[in-house]
Amino acid sequence: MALKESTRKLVLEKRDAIPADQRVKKSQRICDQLMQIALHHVDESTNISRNGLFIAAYEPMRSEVDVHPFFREAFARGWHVCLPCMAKDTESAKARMVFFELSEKRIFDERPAFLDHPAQPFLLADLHAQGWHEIDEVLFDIAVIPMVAFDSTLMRLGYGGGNYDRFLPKLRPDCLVAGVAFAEQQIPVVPTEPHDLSLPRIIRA
Ligand SMILES: Nc1nc2c(c(=O)[nH]1)N(C=O)[C@@H](CNc1ccc(C(=O)N[C@@H](CCC(=O)O)C(=O)O)cc1)CN2
Ligand SMILES: Nc1ncnc2c1ncn2[C@@H]1O[C@H](COP(=O)(O)OP(=O)(O)OP(=O)(O)O)[C@@H](O)[C@H]1O
Repeated sequence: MALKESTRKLVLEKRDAIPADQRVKKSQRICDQLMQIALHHVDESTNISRNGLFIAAYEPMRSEVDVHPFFREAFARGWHVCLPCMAKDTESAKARMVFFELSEKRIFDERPAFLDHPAQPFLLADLHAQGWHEIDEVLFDIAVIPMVAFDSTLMRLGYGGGNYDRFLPKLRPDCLVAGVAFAEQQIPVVPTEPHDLSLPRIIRA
């Protein structure tokens, strides 16, 4: 959709233009809010305990909201942090987004290749041989969703892979779904197609 394409370009330019120090401060505020909402959510949920929560998040690239401060706190609480990887069954197959659990050391020191190449599809057989195994989406208690743009109706625009439109329906109804974005990414109306899903909440700063 051409309108989505031009909107992405425009909003990504705005996101890239946020000064680095502002991005750090805003990201920290978003992470603080996210943790508050997460703790409130688990306290309100009858079948989620504060221990061993499974988090689906993303490895921030370029000017995305930096969710690393949230990861640090999550690890300190003993939670499981899972991050996306584009994977395919065969060389010619279409890639799909899968999630792997990563330790703090893997994220901050070892950096497996898929973290730094988020759009590159990796062969599942190779990933399995390296010890990576897909986490079933029904395990997630909290899902943190990146985006390019959003509007006041909480409609979201991503990078155009349709990955999150396929991911969201797989989550449990009691999974806390939170989009995260900078206020600069809000636009009057996100162009939509029938498959597009809105988010229940977007944490912004
Ligand atoms: N951090 C992060 N990881 C993610 C996603 C995401 O939106 N954010 N994805 C969600 O589906 C999947 C990967 N999809 C991607 C789709 C497009 C591009 C892409 O166009 N990258 C541009 C830079 C864009 C920018 O300016 O930020 C590039 O590499 O040039 C990257 C990843 C899984 N991992
Ligand atoms: N639930 C779905 N099932 C099958 N195809 C889908 C689904 N959702 C989206 N698609 C396809 O994915 C493509 C990209 O969709 P779209 O432009 O809405 O992505 P996006 O929401 O911006 O990206 P993302 O969700 O990856 O962040 C579209 O061509 C669409 O047909």
